[in-house]
Amino acid sequence: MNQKTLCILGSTGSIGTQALEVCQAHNFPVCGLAAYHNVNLLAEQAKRFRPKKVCIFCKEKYGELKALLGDDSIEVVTGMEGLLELSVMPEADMVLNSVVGMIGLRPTLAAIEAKKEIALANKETLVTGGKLVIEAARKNNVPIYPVDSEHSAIFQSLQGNEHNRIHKILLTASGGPFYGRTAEELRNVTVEDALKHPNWSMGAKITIDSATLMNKGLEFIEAMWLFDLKPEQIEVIVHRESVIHSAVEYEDHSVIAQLGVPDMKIPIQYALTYPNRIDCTVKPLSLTDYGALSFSKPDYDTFVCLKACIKAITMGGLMPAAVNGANEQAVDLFLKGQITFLKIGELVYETLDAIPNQNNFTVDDIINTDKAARRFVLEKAGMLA
Ligand SMILES: NC(=O)C1=CN([C@@H]2O[C@H](COP(=O)(O)OP(=O)(O)OC[C@H]3O[C@@H](n4cnc5c(N)ncnc54)[C@H](OP(=O)(O)O)[C@@H]3O)[C@@H](O)[C@H]2O)C=CC1
Ligand SMILES: CC(=O)[C@@H](O)[C@H](O)COP(=O)(O)O
Ligand SMILES: [Mn+2]
Repeated sequence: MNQKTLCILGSTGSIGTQALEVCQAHNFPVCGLAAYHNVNLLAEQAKRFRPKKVCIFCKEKYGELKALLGDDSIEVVTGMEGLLELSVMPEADMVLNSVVGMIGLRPTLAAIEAKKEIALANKETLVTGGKLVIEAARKNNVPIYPVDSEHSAIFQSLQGNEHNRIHKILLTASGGPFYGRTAEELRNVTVEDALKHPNWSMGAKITIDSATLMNKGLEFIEAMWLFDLKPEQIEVIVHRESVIHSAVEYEDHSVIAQLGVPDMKIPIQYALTYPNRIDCTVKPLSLTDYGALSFSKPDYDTFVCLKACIKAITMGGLMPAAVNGANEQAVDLFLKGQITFLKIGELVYETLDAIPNQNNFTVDDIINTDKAARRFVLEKAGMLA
């Protein structure tokens, strides 16, 4: 198997650190690493993996990173220009985008234009700019390998069936820490409660998204772009154990699913080694340890973020960028203790009527919609004078 040379955006995060474990285990060369502000971990990773370039997005941290690296053998860049520079490095065969948030959109597009293979964890890229990203990938003949566990499962369930029409997708959801609760029971939940995901250990933003079911809404939109689906072709199913990572139903009503223990190293590694499957450090799945698996319908009325995302993609245009921007801002406020858990859903839903839409748009329009949605949330939350 050919070892691809990788550039990892978001190397200090949950996905990034697990991707580096995979690289270490299988000797994947790494030519670039990027983080937002965690200079200590980034410097440690750079010393271990010896990339040609590293990017620290936060400009105030540039000097500290230079000092930690000690000499000039690794080039240090910063800001969005730096992130874009890493996305198009001539040495990279593949860019793994594992930054969090829609800030990942421009680097994804730049990497596609530079004809890099894409391993995509950053779902906000497809939620906000799916149309532009998929068009660019087609035009440049660049593959996008999904890293998100559900989309990796769908991708895996499609192998050998590319010529067959998808009847529908079964998109599984854990239901998060608040499964089964009423709105009344969610009134006083804390940040600490919301950060307790039942099955996955992940970054803070996606963990809150799982608790509100926004994550499933974002994944609904992500699946539509990756697999060219209509909304009515996706059924969201709550599956508490996160063992079946999603499934494809074909025209003959056969359902093909991918199963495994909930560990992101499996989908990360498959994106890096596709079409090959190689040894993985993750423990094997024992179905008899589980005994039974459960399935139910989501509660769209209590977890309104999921409903808002489906409405946004049905409206089309810039509305997915609007709900995503509102959510990024609202989650940030929630994590800082400035709004309640239920307020996240309220604000995301209200954004649908507050932000102007248009069907033809550029990357700048997406960025402006994102800013407008964030401003709307800050105003409604009383954070602007
Ligand atoms: N964690 C998981 O299991 C899964 C995650 N995903 C998706 O993957 C993405 C990453 O999630 P996760 O790893 O949990 O998030 P984390 O918060 O754990 O990590 C985010 C990473 O992105 C970096 N980062 C943030 N902003 C920038 C920026 N402007 N420039 C460069 N680097 C930046 C952070 O750097 P720093 O450390 O310095 O802040 C960190 O390395 C998200 O889109 C998420 O939805 C999808 C499926 C599963
Ligand atoms: C691991 C992964 O892909 C996450 O997106 C996970 O799916 C979150 O779980 P739920 O959103 O289903 O709770
Ligand atoms: Mn997922």
